[in-house]
Amino acid sequence: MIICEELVKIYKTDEIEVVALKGLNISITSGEMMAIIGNSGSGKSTLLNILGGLDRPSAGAVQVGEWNLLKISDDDLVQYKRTTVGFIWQNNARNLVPYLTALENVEMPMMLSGQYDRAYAKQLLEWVGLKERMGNKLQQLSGGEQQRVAIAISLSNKPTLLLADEPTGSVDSKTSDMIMDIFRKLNRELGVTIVIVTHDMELASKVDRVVAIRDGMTSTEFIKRNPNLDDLGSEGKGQSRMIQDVHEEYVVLDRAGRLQIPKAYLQALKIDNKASMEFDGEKIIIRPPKILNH
Ligand SMILES: Nc1ncnc2c1ncn2[C@@H]1O[C@H](COP(=O)(O)OP(=O)(O)OP(=O)(O)O)[C@@H](O)[C@H]1O
Repeated sequence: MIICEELVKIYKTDEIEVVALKGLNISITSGEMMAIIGNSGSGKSTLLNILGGLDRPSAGAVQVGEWNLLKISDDDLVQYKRTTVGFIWQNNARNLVPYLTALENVEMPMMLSGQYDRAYAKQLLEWVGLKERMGNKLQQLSGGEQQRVAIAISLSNKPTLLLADEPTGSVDSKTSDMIMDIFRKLNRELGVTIVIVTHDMELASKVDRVVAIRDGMTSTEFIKRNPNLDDLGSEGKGQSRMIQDVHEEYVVLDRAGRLQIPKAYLQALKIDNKASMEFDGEKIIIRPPKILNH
């Protein structure tokens, strides 16, 4: 469904240029539920904004279904956003109107896009567990409930792709679990492709695949060892271990065979800008360069 190749995004402000994506490669299959993790400033939101049609890439290739988001016209971009993609942010307040009811909040964007359907709006709120609360004004709902209204809104255009930027960032762990359950249901029952950007390793361990972004490029990838295992339970393990327990880690190769070696490995081996590489027929062994270091 999604293919990004050598994706570049440069932000130009008055005097400085920030290269937020530096030739990022990623492909996401239709029907997948996956997460993108990475440190602050690594380019996660930039990628999500490009996939959501909120921002345009500077170079490279980005295809979502039939849409080429590098070359797309402004009119088609509007169409793309209307028909293909749904967006959820951590801070949902910007999408919601506090003095309207939950139902009116879901209906409003439907009206604006000419796809008004009250029965469907009700069904969506039922889907996110707010059947009893749809007549309540937004300001009468808790943060977690408001976030669920935001999820209902993001589905109002029946998107095939749902993009969520830190969707559980400002809710407690119980609500976070509930939101992840809703995502899982949408993914399983409606086949919606879901891409979640998160800092939260525990949340990341609940998806099938996690791609780590470092410095505007994809670095490592974690794939679930047992895809049927939905919930790990919390066994008091350290958060960063949980993802290792559930997922197998892979290093990502781009088309040209380039790979990014994690900085921590390079530092541990004192490898700077050169390494010796050996292929023994089964393995590729990377070591510090002998001549330079000894
Ligand atoms: N509109 C913009 N103008 C200039 N620079 C920007 C803009 N948006 C993002 N950047 C820069 O691009 C880089 C990547 O930012 P991005 O928001 O994608 O990172 P992130 O991984 O989502 O971080 P966080 O987890 O903190 O949200 C950062 O250096 C950021 O300062």
